[in-house]
Formats: sequence, C-alpha cells, structure tokens
Amino acid sequence: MKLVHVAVGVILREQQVFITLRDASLHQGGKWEFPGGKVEAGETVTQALIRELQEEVDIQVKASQPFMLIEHDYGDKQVKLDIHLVSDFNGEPHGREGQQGKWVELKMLSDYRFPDANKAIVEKLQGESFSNF
Ligand SMILES: Nc1nc2c([nH]c(=O)n2[C@H]2C[C@H](O)[C@@H](COP(=O)(O)OP(=O)(O)OP(=O)(O)O)O2)c(=O)[nH]1
Ligand SMILES: [Mg+2]
Repeated sequence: MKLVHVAVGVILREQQVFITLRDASLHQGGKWEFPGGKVEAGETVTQALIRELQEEVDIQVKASQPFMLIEHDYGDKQVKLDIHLVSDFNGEPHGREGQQGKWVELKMLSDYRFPDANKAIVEKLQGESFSNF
C-alpha cells in the first residue's frame, strides 16, 4: 500500500481559512481541501509546504507552526497529513492551477465537504480561538 507524506497548510487570517476545491480527477476529488501536496525526497515538511503553497495558491509563506499529524487509510491510498498553521504570508491566495478557492470563517468550515481524514482538523480548528491571528 502506498503511504504518502503530505504537507498541508491551514492558511489563517482574522478567523478565516483559505480552502480550495480539489479537481474531480484527483484522489479525493470534488472535495474541499487545505492546500498542500506531497513531501518530495530530500525536502523537509516546511520546505514542501512553502513550495506547494507557492505552486497551488501563489503565496509566500513567512511563518508556520506544526498543528497536527494525521494518518488515514483510504483503502486505495494511505496518507500521512503533516498539517501546519500558516500564520503569516506574502501575496493574496488564489487557485493558481485553475481550482476554486475561498476564504471561509472558521465557524463555517463544517459546512464544507472535505476528505474523511480532515474531520479531526476541522474539529480541532473550531475548538481553538486564534485570537492572535
Ligand atoms: N492537500 C491536501 N491533501 C489532502 C487533504 N486531505 C486529504 O486527505 N488529502 C490527501 C488527498 C491526496 O491523496 C493527498 C495529497 O495529494 P496531492 O494530490 O495534493 O499531492 P500533490 O499536490 O503533491 O500533487 P501531485 O504530486 O499528485 O500532482 O492527501 C487536505 O486537506 N489537503
Ligand atoms: Mg496538492
């Protein structure tokens, strides 16, 4: 079974999070996600996070902190999501690869359909206040 290590960024600004829609053709497609992608050989998670957020949503990450680690088995694919909070960045995020993207209030996140592995992320985010962001 494939185990894929994924760097995932929760981009935060004033009680909002930037999420994107996964293309229907991808694994877990048609669902919303926190931008990110596979950690490549020789990369740290932080390096992968910086690279993926530049490629996918066109921002330059200035500060990030580890938030949680989730291992999930989808049956066809096993993922290890290394989720980091992105607390400071340059640029304005947008779906650079043509994908839909939007800022969503933290308290509204549970209204969106995410891959199953994300349930714990949404719950933890909604349980925190982030008064500092
Ligand atoms: N980016 C991201 N991936 C997630 C989330 N939740 C979740 O289960 N995943 C899974 C779906 C995919 O199987 C995997 C991420 O792979 P990906 O398709 O984003 O990888 P990538 O950007 O490197 O793209 P590629 O190399 O396949 O082109 O992690 C999430 O919130 N964000
Ligand atoms: Mg990706």
